[in-house]
Amino acid sequence: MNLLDGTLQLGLTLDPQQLAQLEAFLNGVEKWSRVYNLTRITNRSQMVTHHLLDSLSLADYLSDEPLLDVGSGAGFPGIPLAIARPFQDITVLDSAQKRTRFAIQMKGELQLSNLSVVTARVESYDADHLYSQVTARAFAPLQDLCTWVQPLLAPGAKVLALKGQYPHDEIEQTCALFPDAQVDSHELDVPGVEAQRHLIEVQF
Ligand SMILES: C[S@@+](CC[C@H](N)C(=O)[O-])C[C@H]1O[C@@H](n2cnc3c(N)ncnc32)[C@H](O)[C@@H]1O
Repeated sequence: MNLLDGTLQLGLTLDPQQLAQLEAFLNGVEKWSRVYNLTRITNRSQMVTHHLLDSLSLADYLSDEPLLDVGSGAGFPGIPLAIARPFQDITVLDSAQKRTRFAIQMKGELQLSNLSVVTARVESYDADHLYSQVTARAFAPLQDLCTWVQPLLAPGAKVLALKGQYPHDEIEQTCALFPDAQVDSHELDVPGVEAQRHLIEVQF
């Protein structure tokens, strides 16, 4: 799957500079992974589908408000979203310094003035403002994610968690912990990805 076709299939219109930034970001992931083991996926076309397009598949569900991406690792989904949505302030947070060092490098190389990078454990992150949306992919169980980010959320904020199969038990536990929250699930169709993908949206 080529990146341009994939983004068009997702309904995104990216300009040549954004497409070049996404490719340059993958080049960075490949280069740093030789030393720092940033990702298990090393095949370039799988990196396009399973990392870039998978990250961008949640663009439709976002508002333009500042966004916090928790446990972003090599920057997924936060950095592709920062490239595709230059009008939005995006903060990527991870507890591992080798990963945030990579994100800082990408911010500089790709001139992403809308991207901020934080090295912290989310449960002890002392943010200077509240967020109205938080994303996470391949992070903690939904109920733990919601518990840890709750102090960082503005009233009415949304937590958006990218998952594989429908996480029935995690949703049940989240609803039990947060009975006033509204939990919705969206099946995602990611170009070039056969496996099931779900976006779980928890509105506080
Ligand atoms: C499996 S990786 C997923 C990375 C990325 N979101 C992705 O989808 O490729 C989980 C990441 O969460 C980070 N992490 C684990 N516990 C954390 C915590 N309590 N606070 C912040 N980051 C954490 C790890 O350092 C790791 O980079």
